[in-house]
Amino acid sequence: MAFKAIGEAEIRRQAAQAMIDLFDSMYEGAFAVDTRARISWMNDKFKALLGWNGVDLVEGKPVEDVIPHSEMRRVLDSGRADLLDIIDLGNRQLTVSRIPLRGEDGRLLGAMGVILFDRLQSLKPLVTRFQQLQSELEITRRELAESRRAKYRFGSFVGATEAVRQLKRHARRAAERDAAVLLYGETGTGKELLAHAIHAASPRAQKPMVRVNVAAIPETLLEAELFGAAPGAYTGVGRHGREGKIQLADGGTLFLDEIGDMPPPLQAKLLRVLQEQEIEPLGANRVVAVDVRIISATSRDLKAMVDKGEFRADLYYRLNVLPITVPPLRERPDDLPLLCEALLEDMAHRAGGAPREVAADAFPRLAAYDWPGNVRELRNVLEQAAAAVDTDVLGPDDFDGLLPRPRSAARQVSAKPAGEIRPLREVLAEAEAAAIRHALEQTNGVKVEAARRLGISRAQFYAKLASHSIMSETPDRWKTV
Ligand SMILES: Nc1ncnc2c1ncn2[C@@H]1O[C@H](COP(=O)(O)OP(=O)(O)OP(=O)(O)O)[C@@H](O)[C@H]1O
Repeated sequence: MAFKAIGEAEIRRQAAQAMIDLFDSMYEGAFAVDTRARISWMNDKFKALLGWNGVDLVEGKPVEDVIPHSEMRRVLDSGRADLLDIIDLGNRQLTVSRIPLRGEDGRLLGAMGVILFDRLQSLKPLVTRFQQLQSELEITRRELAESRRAKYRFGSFVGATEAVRQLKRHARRAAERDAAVLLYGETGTGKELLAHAIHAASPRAQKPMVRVNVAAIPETLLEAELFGAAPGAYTGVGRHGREGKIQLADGGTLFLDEIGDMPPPLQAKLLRVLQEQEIEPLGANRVVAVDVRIISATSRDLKAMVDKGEFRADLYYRLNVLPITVPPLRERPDDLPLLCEALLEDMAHRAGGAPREVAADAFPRLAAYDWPGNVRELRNVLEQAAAAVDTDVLGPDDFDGLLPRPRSAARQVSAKPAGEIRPLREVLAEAEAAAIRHALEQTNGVKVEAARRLGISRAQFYAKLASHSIMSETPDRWKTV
């Protein structure tokens, strides 16, 4: 009753005093900053806690010079208090409150920081939970770093044709240098795979490889995704801001897929990364130094885009220092057997069970198709064919319905016999001998491989070599492997 009688104003005054007394008895350290985040006062206990030398004045110094990574500036900017936070100081953890200080007219005068406990016993449950979360975070970070390491090496890029050998030679050379690489190639040709392999073979291999698919991210989100955002730059950015992918790739490689889709304003910002090795996060008035190597990829004709004014010429020249073209699958049909084998093995490895095979007589069927989706499409077709039949070996008919009929008459015409009519036996024998010579050439004379790719046994292969007298044609031409 008596309490009620003293009125609300008095209760508030008493409550405020009680809070101040409680604070006084609890706090272990305190300091205040002015509106420019310079220390205006600090008690001796906190100075001792910080290990301050007692000679230099802390007063007047920017708060971050005295308390590394201090969050006071954010409290000043937002005008909002942090009632409870846990900070790391050296190897200790402290519980802190940050409170903005205002004059009677409500104007911001500065802010106060209070260290409530330097031994966190009284907050044990909270601290235990915090430490648990921190160690979980650490594990997740490590896993993330691991997943950001390159997934593929040059050995993962399957192919033995001259076109692929040359491609790998170029890519290996590019890996040794630190210049920007631009990968050209149709969709599904393995550009991303190569980017990973280049990174894995480069001196940056131990650092992250971060990929951004420019075409897959809406233009409005792309800037923050790439360059990061300062706290409060837009709704949804946490109080620590958001790190952009460029910063995540610091020390390592940034892989920009579909670079041709980069909107013009961001092209200018990206140019700055290449020229100055620095970024400006969205909404921040500061720049951050970064050290990234850029590998970009495109399925579009970037040079034509430059000529049409759709892509900045200066950026194009910075990205195109080491251009590498990845050939489409239809230009290297001789890689089909190796690719099918590798893809079917990989599928079996993932799904369990023995790998399927593609029958030798199915390859002409596969080679006759254009493969606009390249190796990715080949993988899909093999997956569908394997799912549809139970047999271990996939024959030509198993691809019916999955592939359109052969793309043009051209290939058929080339197989069409010309000139006089000769006995079928003779024509077939000639075709067989030609196929064997071709197989030996393509496998550099490695007979086991030639037999495998022709889809016949070694014994059959040797018998055919003998019957066509191929070994005696050019002594030492073919190795006896
Ligand atoms: N030479 C190759 N050897 C083995 N696998 C390959 C090869 N080329 C491509 N692949 C596989 O094909 C799929 C597509 O490859 P990748 O994503 O690297 O192509 P891309 O050119 O980057 O395609 P996009 O332009 O559509 O992004 C992946 O599963 C990849 O592992």
